[in-house]
Amino acid sequence: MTFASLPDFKSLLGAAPQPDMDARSAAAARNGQLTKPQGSLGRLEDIATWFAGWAGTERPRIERPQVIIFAGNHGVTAQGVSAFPPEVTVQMVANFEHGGAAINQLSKNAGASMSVHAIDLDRPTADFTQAPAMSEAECVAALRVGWNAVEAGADVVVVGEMGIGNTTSAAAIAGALFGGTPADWVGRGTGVDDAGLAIKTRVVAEGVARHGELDPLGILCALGGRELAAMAGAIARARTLRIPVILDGFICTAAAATLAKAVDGALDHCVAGHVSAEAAHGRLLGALGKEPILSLGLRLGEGSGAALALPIVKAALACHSDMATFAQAGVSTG
Ligand SMILES: O=C(O)c1ccc[n+]([C@@H]2O[C@H](COP(=O)([O-])O)[C@@H](O)[C@H]2O)c1
Ligand SMILES: Cc1cc2nc[nH]c2cc1C
Repeated sequence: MTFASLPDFKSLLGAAPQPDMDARSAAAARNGQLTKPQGSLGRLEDIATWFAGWAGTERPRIERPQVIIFAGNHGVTAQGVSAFPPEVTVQMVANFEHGGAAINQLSKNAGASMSVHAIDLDRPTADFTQAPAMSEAECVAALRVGWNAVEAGADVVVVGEMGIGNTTSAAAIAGALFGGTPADWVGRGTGVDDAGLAIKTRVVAEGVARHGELDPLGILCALGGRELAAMAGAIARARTLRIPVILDGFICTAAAATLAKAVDGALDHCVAGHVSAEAAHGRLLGALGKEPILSLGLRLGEGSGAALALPIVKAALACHSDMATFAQAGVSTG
């Protein structure tokens, strides 16, 4: 099963299965019988019931979590929108491959496999103030990298990214999809100064003015980057396989948002792992109706916030699937 065009991709996403409502109802009933006051595990209870529907079983477990990191380079960096030079993208990919980045430690901490996909780093996207960042063919190729990266046997997926300049891309996508002013969506990213922030705001305004009328997947092509398209492809593939996804920060969520705008319910299998310190991330999660699990002031990307939320999701399933019921434990009900 694959796709050769954006309409094909959208059709596959639109045809993705719904969660197993019987498994979800059975999980909700089980949750009501576990040895705790009703609702006392708070959000963990919702997470477990939600997960059960996607996993298709009343008592789901996480045994094969998969972290997938995508990297891409952005032509728009020539405008001076990042605090770091674009060569950091390839340098950080080497760091991921040698096990030296934060995401290596966080994946290990969560018991997850981790893979890195560097996509055409020697061929940055076009500067989106001048032309579409990617042609449809380039965008489809990147979507396919993400689609093919998801292991069918994974029981939960984390997608993350590395790409100097990509908060500018994410801000432009968010502005094009949800409106508002460029300032609503622009932040300091890796730490630009006031002059850099002013450039970034202008660049986002120009990008939205030039490409903002496109449809959601057209916006992904014209304002996104290869790592954003790959994240969208992986999230879509997980949706077709009914594998739950933990979303990461602002860039990951902006990529995901293009799917939500293209197809209703496309992100129903996604939970927001955290809210980033990039202020626009909270705004974007609000627009998508997603409540973050963690709020730790992270602004790293590379899947870090989602990988940190993974042990929380695991804990929710451990309680849900392995606790005794009132009847089993001989505990009196209230
Ligand atoms: O995930 C986030 O919310 C996040 C917020 C700020 C920065 N980042 C990371 O920093 C890089 C983009 O920042 P910038 O300033 O180059 O646009 C990219 O590699 C992201 O992984 C990530
Ligand atoms: C060093 C560095 C590490 C990163 N990881 C994700 N984005 C990043 C940006 C920089 C600059």
